[in-house]
Amino acid sequence: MIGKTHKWLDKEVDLIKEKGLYRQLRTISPSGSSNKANVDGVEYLMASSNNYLGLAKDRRLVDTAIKTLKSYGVGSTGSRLTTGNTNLHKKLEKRIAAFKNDEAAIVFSSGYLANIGTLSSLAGKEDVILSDQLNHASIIDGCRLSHAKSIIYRHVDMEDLREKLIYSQHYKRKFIITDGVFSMDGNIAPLGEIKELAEKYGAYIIVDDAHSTGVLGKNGSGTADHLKVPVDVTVGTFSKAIGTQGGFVTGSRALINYLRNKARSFIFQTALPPSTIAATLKSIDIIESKLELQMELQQKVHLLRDELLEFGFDLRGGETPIFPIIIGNTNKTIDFSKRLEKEGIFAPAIRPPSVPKGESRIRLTIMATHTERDIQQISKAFYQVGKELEVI
Ligand SMILES: Cc1ncc(COP(=O)(O)O)c(C=O)c1O
Repeated sequence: MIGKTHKWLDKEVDLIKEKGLYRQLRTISPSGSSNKANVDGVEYLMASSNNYLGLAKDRRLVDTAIKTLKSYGVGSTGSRLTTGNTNLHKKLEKRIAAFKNDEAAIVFSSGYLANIGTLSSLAGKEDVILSDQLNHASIIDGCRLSHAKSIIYRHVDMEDLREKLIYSQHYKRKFIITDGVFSMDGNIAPLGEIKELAEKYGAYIIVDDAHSTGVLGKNGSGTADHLKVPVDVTVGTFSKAIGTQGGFVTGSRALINYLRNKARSFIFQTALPPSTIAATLKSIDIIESKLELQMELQQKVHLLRDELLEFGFDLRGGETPIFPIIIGNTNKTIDFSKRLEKEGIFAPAIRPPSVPKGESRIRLTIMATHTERDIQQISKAFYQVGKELEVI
């Protein structure tokens, strides 16, 4: 059996431990409020969730999911192309296309699968993918699976992207891919400049809207709408502001038809359960009809940003609910997170490879449902721990 006689497994894990990168699971149990997290039996104020609009525990989504479970059952029983495609899946695809102002959409079982399915089927051996240095791991893996030449450009550095596009003119097709909002830094991609370069050098633009869907743009429709820059392909997930689960791609009808026939992570994956799909539809209804949710989120973002700046934190981004508190040293970041827990705040340490070496951090995020008191508790705790550990 692997493990008993093969000491290399333990040795590899020891190496990970030596670097301070050992990962362990924490267990979340139900808690009283959507702003709280019961972690390993202790209740904390949540300060690191992707549930930006607080919809993951919304009663209306839960009731919709329960009702759908009762009529459709628990599982979807098969791939979308065999027995798993319900009327709800079709409805969601229409809905998400309209939400994103695109012709058509395809729903995957996760954002990770949407990225690897899109990149691996769109780009091939004769093509090049130019990818921002801080793009999400699912984009990196999608580039690898595609067999295209992957070229990393420096984070949001348009001069570097220009140079790399000039050197890439001999490739058959060129794709530029970027997170819309960078998951660990919270800044927004410069889509306007990317679009100018893409037009000049003949490249397609793919945007991963995981952290902008529901957050930026009119009705939360995402980065392209926020910056008024149309793109060729949008990839996203329902697992952040939408509050449910699953991934999607939107674009032209031809693109979606192509992905339905080529994307292996679509073809060979069991479809999402209908209850999740129904809850997702409900969530989009709420987001589109209740603009206050987005406005509340923006208000909380500004409040937290002002407090953190006043306390002397050096902030990147600032327009989105993601606040990276860069500490650098990995062990110090772990200490920071543990100290926050003593103050009643849950915000785990983010370490390489999720972020570049030397840039370990606390990824502080805010939710529309956080109260002003919650925000004060969070910022005070960060100030106290920041002073103690000499981060500010
Ligand atoms: C930028 C980005 N893209 C894709 C994903 C993957 O989405 P999912 O969690 O639905 O697989 C994530 C989530 O972690 C993300 O942050």
